[in-house]
Amino acid sequence: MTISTRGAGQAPAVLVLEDGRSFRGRAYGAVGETFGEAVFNTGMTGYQETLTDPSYHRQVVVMTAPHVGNTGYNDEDDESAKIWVAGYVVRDPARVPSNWRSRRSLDDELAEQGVVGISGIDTRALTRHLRERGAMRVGIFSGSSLADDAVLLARVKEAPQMKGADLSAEVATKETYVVPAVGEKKFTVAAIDLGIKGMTPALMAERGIEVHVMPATASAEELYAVHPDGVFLSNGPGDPATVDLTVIKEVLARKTPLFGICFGNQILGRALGFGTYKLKYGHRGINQPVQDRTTGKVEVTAHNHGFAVDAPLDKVSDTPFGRAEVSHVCLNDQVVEGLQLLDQPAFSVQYHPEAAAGPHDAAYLFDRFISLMEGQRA
Ligand SMILES: NC(=O)CC[C@H](N)C(=O)O
Repeated sequence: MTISTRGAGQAPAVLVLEDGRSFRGRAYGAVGETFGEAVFNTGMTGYQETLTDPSYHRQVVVMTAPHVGNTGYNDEDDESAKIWVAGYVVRDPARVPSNWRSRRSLDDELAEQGVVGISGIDTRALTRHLRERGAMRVGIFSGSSLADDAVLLARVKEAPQMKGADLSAEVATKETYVVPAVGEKKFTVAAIDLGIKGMTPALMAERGIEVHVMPATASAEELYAVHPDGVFLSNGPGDPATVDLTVIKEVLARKTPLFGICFGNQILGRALGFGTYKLKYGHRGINQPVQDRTTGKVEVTAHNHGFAVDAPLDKVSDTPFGRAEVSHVCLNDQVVEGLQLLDQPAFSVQYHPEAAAGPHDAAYLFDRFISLMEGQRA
């Protein structure tokens, strides 16, 4: 049997954090250099969905699960057309992928797509460091990019910061495309693509929604040209403080049913007049406990966010679009995980009801969106 060691093989690699700490390991995926914001993800499964989530654009993802690549890489689970992570950090890569759907190894796929990674480092120590010091810039270097640590550190410090980064247009579709409803078409939704994942329109389509996925720069005229029953704001990379709120405010002013996920929650929050801020190290994983305060129920949810909305938990807020409240909260740290308007049909969550491979506790939120659209018609 051939054991795949393609791409990286055993070439030495080094990961250098902007505070000067470095970790030595072996190249994984493509050989070369890469820069980004170092963040850690605690999911034990779903790495293919993580890698292809456009919200990870410009982030170097550290996996806390010690063994990555076990199920290889298949042709079905991508959330978008390519791998978006800027770099990938694993402790112990699978030597032999094993799954009936696997078509190639994760290592080969990373190499094929030119994604530079590193393996064989103590990802627990790295995660503890990021947890104590916070997310920060990082570089991974292998092959001819290797140099003295001081030289590499200077290059890491030249890389752009995540705070202030305006990235949606870099990942979003350039042209509108339509995801048809499965079965009878009941609703039309205009989805603003800020970095949308494929599972989101798929789950709407399954519920009889025809989804028009539009560029991040779509105007209100373009949105309303399809006569939407509702508007959707997607997830996406970057700092929500950089987003132009004109279109969202217009949608709110027209009282069109509105649903936002993650980045969509942050920009709905900003349109309502709340601030957003950068969390110390963010939430990235698939077992985050969130309470739906409208029902009291706790759900286990998938997260990928580094920013959060700054809204009061203990009172209803007056906004230019009526009263708003925090509908969901993370039980680990009380971070705002959802918003809802009380005087018009608009709500959003900071986490991922579309999560693939799961968990699926939050899928009810798509039905809540449908109820709002039904309510508006009645
Ligand atoms: N998944 C997302 O939409 C992420 C939103 C934003 N870029 C953040 O890091 O908080």
